[in-house]
Amino acid sequence: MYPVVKLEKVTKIEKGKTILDDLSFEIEKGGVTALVGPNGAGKTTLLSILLGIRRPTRGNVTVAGRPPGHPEARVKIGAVFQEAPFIDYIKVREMIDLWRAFYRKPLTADALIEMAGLSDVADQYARRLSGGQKRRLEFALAMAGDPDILILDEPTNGMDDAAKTRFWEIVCRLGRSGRTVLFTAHSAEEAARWATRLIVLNAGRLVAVGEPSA
Ligand SMILES: Nc1ncnc2c1ncn2[C@@H]1O[C@H](COP(=O)(O)OP(=O)(O)OP(=O)(O)O)[C@@H](O)[C@H]1O
Repeated sequence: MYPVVKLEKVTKIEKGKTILDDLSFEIEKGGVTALVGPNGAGKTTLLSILLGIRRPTRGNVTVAGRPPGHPEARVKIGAVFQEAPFIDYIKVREMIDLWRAFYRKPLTADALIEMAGLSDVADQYARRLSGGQKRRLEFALAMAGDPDILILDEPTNGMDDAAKTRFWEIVCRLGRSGRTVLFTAHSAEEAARWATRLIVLNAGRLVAVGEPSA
């Protein structure tokens, strides 16, 4: 059994600036892992590397036992990135159906709408959603392919407290069901409350890895 995510001595240098500095860690299957750190710590850069959008300058990365971006890795990953594109003249349910069409074994549109708490707005135009509703639509899109690995970049930005709690309860259930969830957060408090494991970054360096209690 291989780790779901494995980094060995990963460094990313951009225009002479070291953004990620010699990072090594592994994430085992299942559970909810938070990547925590202040602005500029390198969290989004690290997620981009895991998704195969950017490449490390040095070091080795595998996701689901494959190099990032490999088709066999990509079909297993669902991702929520900050500011997903919203097509202007498309409704929530149509957007979800469009995303489902990319996958071999998608979840049903009804299941995704229910999971993301979008039943009331399923027939509205996506561009009219509130900030918190947009985050939930992004979550539904990330779940469209029933992914083994869920990657969420600051997924609760713009949600009110009730929506946050509901969202994290769903994410934790996914983590307990054997999916591997990795999310980024500024707030160590929010991360420690919901994650089973924390990875703390500062200025591109690994500060700590472990259970929130530690
Ligand atoms: N393409 C790039 N060229 C140069 N510098 C970059 C590039 N992308 C990111 N950076 C720098 O790398 C650092 C890390 O950025 P990153 O977005 O990964 O941090 P972050 O931890 O996600 O921050 P935030 O919490 O603000 O989203 C920042 O100082 C940023 O300015």
